[in-house]
Formats: sequence, C-alpha cells, structure tokens
Amino acid sequence: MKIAIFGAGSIGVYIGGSLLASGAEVVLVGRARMRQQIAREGLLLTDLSGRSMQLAAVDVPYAETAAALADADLILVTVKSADTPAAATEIAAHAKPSALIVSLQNGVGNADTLRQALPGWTILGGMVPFNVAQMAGSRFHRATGGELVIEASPALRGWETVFRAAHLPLQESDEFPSMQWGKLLLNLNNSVNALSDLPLKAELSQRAYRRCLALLIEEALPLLRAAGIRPAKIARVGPQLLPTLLRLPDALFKRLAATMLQIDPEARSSMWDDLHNGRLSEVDYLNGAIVRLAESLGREAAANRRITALIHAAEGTTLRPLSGEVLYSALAGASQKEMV
Ligand SMILES: NC(=O)C1=CN([C@@H]2O[C@H](COP(=O)(O)OP(=O)(O)OC[C@H]3O[C@@H](n4cnc5c(N)ncnc54)[C@H](OP(=O)(O)O)[C@@H]3O)[C@@H](O)[C@H]2O)C=CC1
Ligand SMILES: CC(C)(CO)C(=O)C(=O)O
Repeated sequence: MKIAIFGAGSIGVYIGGSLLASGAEVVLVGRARMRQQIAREGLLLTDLSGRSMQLAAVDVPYAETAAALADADLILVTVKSADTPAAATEIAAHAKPSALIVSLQNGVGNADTLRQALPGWTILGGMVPFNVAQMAGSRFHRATGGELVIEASPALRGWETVFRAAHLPLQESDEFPSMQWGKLLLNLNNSVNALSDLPLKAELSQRAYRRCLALLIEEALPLLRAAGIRPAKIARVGPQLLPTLLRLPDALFKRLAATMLQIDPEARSSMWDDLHNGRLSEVDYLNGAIVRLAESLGREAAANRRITALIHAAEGTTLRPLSGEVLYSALAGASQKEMV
C-alpha cells in the first residue's frame, strides 16, 4: 500500500512525513529545493500538543518527477490550486488507473478539475482544517487543531488505519461540498492575513482585521443561500453567526472564541507564504470563487472582488502591510459603491 504525495510543500511534507514516521510506505514528489533542504537537514515534524518526530534524510524517499507516482496506490494531491491541471496531466501520464486520488487542497473546484482530466480514476475531495508552518531547521509545525475530512467512499477502506497510525484520523463526510464551502468561508481570511503581514493569531486578535473577514463572509452568505449551498460549521460557531462573533470587541472575542485563537503565534496563512515567497497566490480560488458565484447569479461581491484585486496587486512585489482600518475602508468602500 504505497502513498505518493504530489506537491511536497507545507501540507504535503507534514502529512507525508507523519505517514512515513508511522511506518507507511511513502514517496514525496516535489521540487529540487525541498529535496535539497531535506537532504541537508532531514525533517522535524511537530504539533501544538508537543508531539515531535524526527526523520533522517535517508528515511525520506523523494522524487523530482511524477514518474514516482507509477506504483502508488494512493496519491494525495497537495499542490496549490493553479497547479492542479498540470498535476492531473502528470497523474494521467504516470499513475496506475487503480490508484485512489485525493485532493487535499483548499478551494471548491480541485477535485472536479482532477475528475474532468482523469476519467476512470477514483477521485475524492479532502479538506485540511489545520495550518502547517514551515520553520527553521526543516521543521514542519502543525500550528492549529482539527482533523482531515474526506468525501465518504468505500475506496477509503483500509486507509483509515494507516492515517490513524500517523495521528491523522480521517473523518468521512457524506456532505463534502458543504464542508468545502464551510472551509472556504474561513479561507476568505487568507487574503486578509496576507495583506496584514501578521501571523494569524496577531491578525485575528485585532478587531479591525476581523471586521474585514466578517464583511467578506457576510457578502458570501446570501450568495451561497441563493445558490442552494449550505456551508458546514467548521469553526467555533456556524457560518451564520461568524460575522457577529468576529465583530465583537477584542476582549470579548478572546473570551468567547478562545479556540479560534489556539494558533501557534508564528503561523501564517498559506497565501501569506505565497506572497512572501514571490509566488502567485490562490486568491482566484478563494475570494475569487465568491466573485464568480456572484457573477453566476447575476449579482456582485464587491468586497471579495476588491480584496482579490489587492492580492493580485501585491503578487510579485515587496509586501506593504495594510492596517485593519485601511483594509476595512477599502473593502467597505467597494461594497458601498456597489449599493449606490
Ligand atoms: N499551508 C497550510 O497551512 C494549508 C494549506 N492548505 C491547502 O493545501 C494546498 C497545498 O498548500 P501548501 O502545502 O501550503 O502549498 P506549498 O506551496 O507549500 O506546496 C506545494 C508544493 O508543490 C510544488 N509543486 C507544484 N506543482 C508541482 C509539480 N507538478 N510537481 C512537483 N511539485 C509541484 C510546489 O512547488 P512550486 O512552488 O515551485 O510550484 C510547492 O513546493 C493548497 O491548496 C492550500 O490552500 C490547506 C490547509 C492549510
Ligand atoms: C488552515 C488555514 C485556514 C490557515 O489559514 C488555511 O487553510 C491556510 O492557511 O490556507
């Protein structure tokens, strides 16, 4: 039972490394720079509970080409959303048709992109609720809590034990699209976090940034309702109550939403990672998904459109942090203009 991780970055290395440490047969497929880092420093996997696993470089099978997918029984796709079509092409060229393919990506369309490109393969959507922070010393730190959720399927039989042994229990969901949309609402914060240039915990501790997120979620909710989508509860409270919770004054928010702030103080969103590393972001698949949903309904999502544009403007430049107040007026201004 061999597992291939397609996309050795924060999520892929943490999950692949955890599976390896538990004795599973795993190969990581990724770029040369990650291979070189692992060759130099090995891997250290840690989590919020204090668990720590060290892997020597020789114990981490690593490939730079997708030919390594050939004998995999399970392929976990952990590339960023824009790379999914290319990943699908590589899978079609190298993987065996009996391989189970699971997308462990944010956004709501990656599993469908894989399905369209890979007819005949079994493809499941997955949701990673936790954050992984890459830290000095080749340390991959799981910086928040939560369990993996995968679209319910008989194809998962046998794999549950493998993941449980790696301290990654799988929750199966019969209502996976709801889960994905629930997660997407939380991921609307990725862009806020990236523009704040702050760690998640510091950003979410400031009401001014939480008001930005509340505005983005509040704009999305009626669109989801109109489209017949019921986003699942992923956070402390259900999606409908989130904006109210987020707008509370700091002291009250810290008391009532303590679990939402149980984040390693250094952790940042994957979109901050992208901007910081000079890569294109996933914003078109997160806030952009709300903009497209609005368009499909003949409506507008001005605040999500505005923040998508702000992220695009920041891509490839040196990040100039925006205060919560400045960002809020940009987003609220966009919404008001739309109402006039
Ligand atoms: N980071 C986090 O905490 C979380 C991330 N997620 C989601 O998980 C997914 C993965 O995110 P994350 O781990 O942060 O992403 P990363 O960018 O850290 O990792 C993806 C890696 O895959 C590499 N890659 C892309 N295409 C190929 C290819 N064809 N062959 C080999 N390697 C390839 C990328 O290289 P290159 O950069 O050179 O293209 C990159 O190193 C995203 O959808 C993200 O939104 C979900 C929850 C939390
Ligand atoms: C876990 C979370 C919500 C952290 O921001 C995330 O999904 C990301 O960084 O992409």
